Amino acid sequence: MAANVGKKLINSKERCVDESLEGTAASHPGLRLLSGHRVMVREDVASVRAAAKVTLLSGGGSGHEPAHAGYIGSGMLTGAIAGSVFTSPPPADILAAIRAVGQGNPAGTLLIVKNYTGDRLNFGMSLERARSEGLHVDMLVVGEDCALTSHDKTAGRRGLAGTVFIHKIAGALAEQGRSLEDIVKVASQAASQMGTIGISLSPCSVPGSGPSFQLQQDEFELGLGIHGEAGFRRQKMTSADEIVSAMLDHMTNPDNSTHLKIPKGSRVALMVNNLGGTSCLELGIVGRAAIQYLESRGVAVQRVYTGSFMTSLEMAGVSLTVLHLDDTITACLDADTSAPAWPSHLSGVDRTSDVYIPAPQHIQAEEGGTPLGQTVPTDQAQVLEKVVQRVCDRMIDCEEQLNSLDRASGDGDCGTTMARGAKEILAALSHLPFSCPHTLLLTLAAIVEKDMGGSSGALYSLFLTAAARPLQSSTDPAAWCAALHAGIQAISRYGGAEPGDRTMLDPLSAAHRTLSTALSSDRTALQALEEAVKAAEKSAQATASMPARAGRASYVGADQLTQPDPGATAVAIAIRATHDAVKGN
Ligand SMILES: Nc1ncnc2c1ncn2[C@@H]1O[C@H](COP(=O)(O)OP(=O)(O)O)[C@@H](O)[C@H]1O
Ligand SMILES: O=C(CO)COP(=O)(O)O
Ligand SMILES: [Mg+2]
Ligand SMILES: [Mn+2]
Repeated sequence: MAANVGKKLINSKERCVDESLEGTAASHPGLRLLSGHRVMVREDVASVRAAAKVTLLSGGGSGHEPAHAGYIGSGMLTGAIAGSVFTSPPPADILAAIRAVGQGNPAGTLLIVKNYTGDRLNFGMSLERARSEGLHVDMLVVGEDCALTSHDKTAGRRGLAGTVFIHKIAGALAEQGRSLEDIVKVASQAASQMGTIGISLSPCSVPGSGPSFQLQQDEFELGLGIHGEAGFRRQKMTSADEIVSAMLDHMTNPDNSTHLKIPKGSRVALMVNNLGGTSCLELGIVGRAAIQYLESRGVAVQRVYTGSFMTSLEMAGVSLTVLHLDDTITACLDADTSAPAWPSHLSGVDRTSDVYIPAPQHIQAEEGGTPLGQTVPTDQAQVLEKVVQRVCDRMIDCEEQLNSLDRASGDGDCGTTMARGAKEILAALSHLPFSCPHTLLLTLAAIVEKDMGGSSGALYSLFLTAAARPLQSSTDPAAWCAALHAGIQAISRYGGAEPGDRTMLDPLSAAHRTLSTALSSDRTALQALEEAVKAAEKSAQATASMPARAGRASYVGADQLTQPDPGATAVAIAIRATHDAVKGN
């Protein structure tokens, strides 16, 4: 294990992203933060908006620096949204960014999103909101990972360092004044003509947590993503040349369903990306090996970009991206940009100590108030308050347990994301409308949507919003059961998973089935809930031996998935906490 894993120059795990953004804004004259949001924009965003050129946003979890804020500047992004480490940003920040670059701009805004469930859902929800405010917005999802040998039953190809090429290409086209539709067309075509493959020599660690995985001193791992999630193969350490050959052989292997064809005579750009902890000396050696490999196969390597473009915290390792070139794409790569992290030079502009500018407000009339649903008597409202409190307390207690399960199957942030949501709910506890379950669930959805982020934040927000509806006209046990069903349907509709795919849907649907059977027999509500707890716990436990077909666990081989799914475990803990609070334990 690398000696520096877990040891970090931070002040607190909660504020590390904010402080890093403030440092980035303070050191680059062209960048400002929107006050109240983890959103970086061009300092001249108001004039960019008024210029009626397409504006570009990207973003995602932090830990990939200089992505994405480093790509802000003329000829690249107009702004970037930063989530917590390895956690997709919540819709409130994404929407603030869309308003900041899109209000009053008829040319529209393009969201360039890496293909992760959390990012697709959170950016997708924000896009829908922005459209309902009359803004012209489109989204391009980039997934160019060549590691996966089959991606039929997974969350799809991951977006990796090649996404930066798309920022550059779309940015150059926007600068030329091309339409949103044109930019989407050219940039999507370019995205389909590139591939990335990564290797690691050491794990990384999320601030405050242990290493994402263990790798022996004499091993490297092939085909991993940028969140410390496992790759598909481990091999004995060997020379840089042999490792680069293994990477490019896999990238071009026709037996691999995500391979990139690079026939003789191709013209390509190559990106040699440091995953965080690789020395510049090694990057040079890797670049040399990759160029030799490609040229020996009759490929013209016309542009090479070497450096830290899309990192995975302190991970030692590299990714190689190959992008097919034509004259249009080459011109886009060569066009000027002032973005600090693109390898070109910014001419002398004095830096400033102002890092924040005001975020624009929602300019439309406020939405109508939420229609009031049926209310419940005080004793029931008190039970609801106990339930909310107990569930939140348990989520906070279980942060490390859930993170540890997520390190085994995903990126290690599930517990922190759940605890973040729980803390925000507890902070609002005394103002929550417990006497009206319908409004209560909508209010919880709004809290979760503002601060949680990640796949879990988006999925719980969808769940709570949908679950509120059946409680508008009734609050009896059958209505709660219908609410659970409506929530499950919403997660499945937008997240694309079904029960049996090894997700939070498994215990939720087991609980729902048990609850509805028990309620239609002669059981009391508490007895029904007791049975639902057992069914949810059994189902969550059973995910340990299931292959994953959704979320980032779907990238991990079934033989490596030996522990229960973190999201499913969280559901079982929440249902048990609900039961205990109702019972008065
Ligand atoms: N498409 C999906 N549908 C339902 N649940 C999902 C889906 N994708 C992921 N999950 C659940 O989310 C959990 C991971 O949550 P989180 O760590 O917040 O996600 P990520 O870090 O991948 O954004 C998984 O354990 C799984 O239960
Ligand atoms: O860093 C990330 C993608 O930008 C992590 O996204 P998730 O919320 O899907 O884990
Ligand atoms: Mg995450
Ligand atoms: Mn996760």
